[in-house]
Amino acid sequence: MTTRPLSLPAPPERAPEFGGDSLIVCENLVRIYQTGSIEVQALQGLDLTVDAGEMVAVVGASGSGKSTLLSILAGIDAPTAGRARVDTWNLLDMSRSDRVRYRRHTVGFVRQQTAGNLVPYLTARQMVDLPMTAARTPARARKARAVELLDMLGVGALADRRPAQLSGGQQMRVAIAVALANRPRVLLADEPTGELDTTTSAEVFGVLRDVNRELGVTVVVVTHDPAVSGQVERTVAIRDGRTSSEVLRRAAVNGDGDHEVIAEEYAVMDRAGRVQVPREYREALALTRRVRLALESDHVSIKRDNA
Ligand SMILES: Nc1ncnc2c1ncn2[C@@H]1O[C@H](COP(=O)(O)OP(=O)(O)OP(=O)(O)O)[C@@H](O)[C@H]1O
Repeated sequence: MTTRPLSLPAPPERAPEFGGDSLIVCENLVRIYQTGSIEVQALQGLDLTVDAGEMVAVVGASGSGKSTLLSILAGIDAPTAGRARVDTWNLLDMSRSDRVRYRRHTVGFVRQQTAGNLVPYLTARQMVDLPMTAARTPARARKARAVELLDMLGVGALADRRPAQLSGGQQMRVAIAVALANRPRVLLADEPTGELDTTTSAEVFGVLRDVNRELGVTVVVVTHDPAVSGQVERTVAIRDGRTSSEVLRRAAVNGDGDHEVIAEEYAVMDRAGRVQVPREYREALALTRRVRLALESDHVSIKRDNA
């Protein structure tokens, strides 16, 4: 039974819109894949908001829906139901030409397979030029932008090389330059460090952070690598096609005057008020199907049902 103390704060007259000012808003997002008679629910009501300028890591077990989420945000795949907005674009209601414009100008996408991002017979400079030519950018501006981006990403001296003449890390840097060519507001990266060794992976991740901080591009990066996810201020964990928890990290100064990073884990509550209680907590207190929920002055408690 829910107990209600008398001194409850009055609820606001109108609840604020979910994800109001955020750049990316996914609400109750569903993606069902149908293969013959088999139906796979890759996303099962996922909620996510990302503010402009944020860098967010998305983590989760294999098959949890991370790539599906990124493909939807990239405009490559379309959701089955729910709400997904990026900037001013409603991803559930886009014409073909909207989708082309969205993919060309609003989001940049970097795939997991480094080689899959690049054209084997083009040089780095030509590849960065390609999306700008599609966007009808004048030649002089294209040239300047390609030089600027390749320099910023540390591959300026390799501008005339083809992918086969570049290492995995260099290929990934070029792929990021290509993704940023048309100045998108959002950069999406699906396991960008998955095929790289630890040192190269840390360097590429450093590049993504620079892109976020120096260019102000909002970055969403899917990763399996805890060393990578541990370096961003916010990590979102997906389980079974839903956002299950978030870790927020902030810098603080401890009692000895040393700087340290404090990481705090939060459960994610959906609009209907559903929260997933972690298995360790359930097992520790033998919480089973029915629990006692009580509203206290500043928190809600969940207790074992002793009835
Ligand atoms: N095109 C598709 N057709 C059918 N099922 C699909 C398709 N794409 C993904 N799935 C299924 O949807 C679920 C989520 O897949 P997804 O690739 O999004 O997971 P993931 O978290 O990115 O996994 P991984 O870390 O292994 O890349 C899986 O069960 C997968 O088999």
